Amino acid sequence: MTIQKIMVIGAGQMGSGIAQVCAQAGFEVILNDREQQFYDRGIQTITKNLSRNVEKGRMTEDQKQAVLSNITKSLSIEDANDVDLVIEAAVENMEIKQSIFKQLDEITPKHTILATNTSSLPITEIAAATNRPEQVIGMHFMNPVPVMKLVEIIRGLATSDEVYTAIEEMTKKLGKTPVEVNDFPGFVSNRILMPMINEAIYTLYEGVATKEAIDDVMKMGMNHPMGPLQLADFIGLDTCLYIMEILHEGFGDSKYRPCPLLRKYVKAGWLGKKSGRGFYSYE
Ligand SMILES: CC(=O)CC(=O)SCCNC(=O)CCNC(=O)[C@H](O)C(C)(C)COP(=O)(O)OP(=O)(O)OC[C@H]1O[C@@H](n2cnc3c(N)ncnc32)[C@H](O)[C@@H]1OP(=O)(O)O
Ligand SMILES: NC(=O)C1=CN([C@@H]2O[C@H](COP(=O)(O)OP(=O)(O)OC[C@H]3O[C@@H](n4cnc5c(N)ncnc54)[C@H](O)[C@@H]3O)[C@@H](O)[C@H]2O)C=CC1
Repeated sequence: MTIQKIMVIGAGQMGSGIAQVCAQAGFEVILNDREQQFYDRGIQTITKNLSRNVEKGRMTEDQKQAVLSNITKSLSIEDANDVDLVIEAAVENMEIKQSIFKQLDEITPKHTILATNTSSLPITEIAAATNRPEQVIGMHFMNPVPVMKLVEIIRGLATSDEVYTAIEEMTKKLGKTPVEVNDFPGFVSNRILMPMINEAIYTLYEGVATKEAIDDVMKMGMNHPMGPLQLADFIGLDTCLYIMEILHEGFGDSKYRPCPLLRKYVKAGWLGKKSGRGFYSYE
């Protein structure tokens, strides 16, 4: 199974990072989003990251241009008609992901592997929207993608060994470390991380401490690089809420209930760093 040409769907925080690391590893990348403005924002982030590498002497200007030339714009999913791999990084919503995978199943060649960067949704259910569940797999990158080494690789119920091996090898080519996990809500990463973030939000909601104090305790007391509220802003509060809802629904256990304060912030459009305001302000 040779992977050379890749489509990344969604040019947001994760999709732009995934496109960048794939292009840096020499793959041909088609970066797809719904509208020009979202594509522009993604390519701006990539250009900024690469420019920082040039400034720090880790890359020449020519190398930066070569990486950028590996990325092509797409505003239509039909452009996936000759790719070997699709990595979907659109919003964390089952209906949207299933609709994308159904279309991809019709558009892409038979050999194409369909991967999703979902942070918590069942791979098996996304795969059920296609006629090739053995070629559907979870490829869960961590944020910020250019920095973080881990990729959680999640097999759906039907994912073939051949597809698993191809994605494991591809992950290593990106300079990342694959870790295999099974298909349960939140996998390993968000099963553990998100309840901690949700509990930090409850701690704020109940007035146990200020947001700064909560973050300081976890940073200085537990050596976390970011406090949980700062990390929630960094991930995106909408994504945090979607993940808590998936854990709550998937396990049917009240211990995963999303904090009402998290719901309130998302309803207000306070989505964290990406919208300029969350627990902290970024203007
Ligand atoms: C929700 C999910 O499904 C799964 C997830 O992803 S959960 C989130 C997982 N991620 C985390 O937990 C991140 C926690 N935070 C951290 O590890 C660190 O704070 C951090 C790496 C983000 C920043 O590190 P820092 O030491 O505080 O800041 P800083 O010195 O500015 O950055 C360190 C390096 O990262 C780079 N960097 C920081 N943010 C970046 C970004 N958004 N994109 C690209 N590179 C970035 C910087 O350029 C810098 O690189 P160099 O030193 O090589 O120049
Ligand atoms: N934010 C994080 O820390 C992490 C997020 N993830 C997952 O990655 C996915 C994307 O998350 P983010 O990048 O943070 O979100 P984001 O909100 O930054 O970006 C999502 C992008 O997808 C685009 N999009 C939406 N529907 C689309 C469609 N039908 N076709 C093409 N593009 C579409 C949007 O326009 C937007 O640019 C989600 O599934 C999320 O759970 C995984 C790991 C970490």
